[in-house]
Amino acid sequence: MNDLAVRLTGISKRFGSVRAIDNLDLAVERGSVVAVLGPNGAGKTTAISMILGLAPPDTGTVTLFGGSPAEAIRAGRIGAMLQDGAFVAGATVRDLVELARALYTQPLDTDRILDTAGLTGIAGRRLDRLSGGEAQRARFAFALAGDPDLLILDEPAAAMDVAARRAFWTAIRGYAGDDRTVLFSTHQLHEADEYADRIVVLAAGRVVADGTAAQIRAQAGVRDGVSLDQAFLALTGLSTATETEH
Ligand SMILES: Nc1ncnc2c1ncn2[C@@H]1O[C@H](COP(=O)(O)OP(=O)(O)OP(=O)(O)O)[C@@H](O)[C@H]1O
Repeated sequence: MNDLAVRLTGISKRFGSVRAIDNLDLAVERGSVVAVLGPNGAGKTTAISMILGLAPPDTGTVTLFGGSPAEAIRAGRIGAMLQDGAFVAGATVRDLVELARALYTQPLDTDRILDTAGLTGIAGRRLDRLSGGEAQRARFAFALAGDPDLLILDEPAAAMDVAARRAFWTAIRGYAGDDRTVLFSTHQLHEADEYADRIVVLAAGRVVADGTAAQIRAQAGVRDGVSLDQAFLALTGLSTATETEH
């Protein structure tokens, strides 16, 4: 049995003169919740696109559960929630969930999907009338529909209010474990601290720190109890610029 949900080996990606991903290695164990942090332009979305097989790396390999991304997706093992993505005009939340379920051989029940994503009360609402946070929950529902082994979420809670965020992360923690794996990107360090088993910090397309929040603090040379922000700024080389701004 392959114990890794995701393995990136020496992947690189350039866009013209921009080196978005620079010889990146990353292994994500099955059953874990992993947060990817990094400043704007660090390469988080590019890495997620390559994990999903949406963009091939220039060099290196991506494997999901020991096979290619395409194989894992065809087998219905992957659910993804990207930052944007248009909805079908006129369709309702429930239509979206039914559409997503139809793509999989063993989908979750519609009511369970709606409940987990916090959409039960607005199942009949048109997708083009949803608020930003509600639309994110609808994308979450789409990602959940196939009961995937691996959920990949690009800044999933960015537009959610406090209550929706809390419910969302509780749902994620409930979903993970049981051999289900979650990989998410975020700018919210406290979310990574609170909800991930492991934090990977990217800067300029490379891993600059990797571990639990305590290990990240240690790697950055900041004391326990000092905010993870300080560790993040030190690791990503942003602390000098930020300090001079204040
Ligand atoms: N299609 C593209 N064409 C040109 N440059 C791109 C393209 N996609 C990404 N880039 C560049 O690659 C780098 C990494 O971008 P990416 O979107 O992966 O970063 P990110 O860590 O997700 O950033 P953010 O936190 O701002 O969402 C950036 O410099 C970006 O401008």
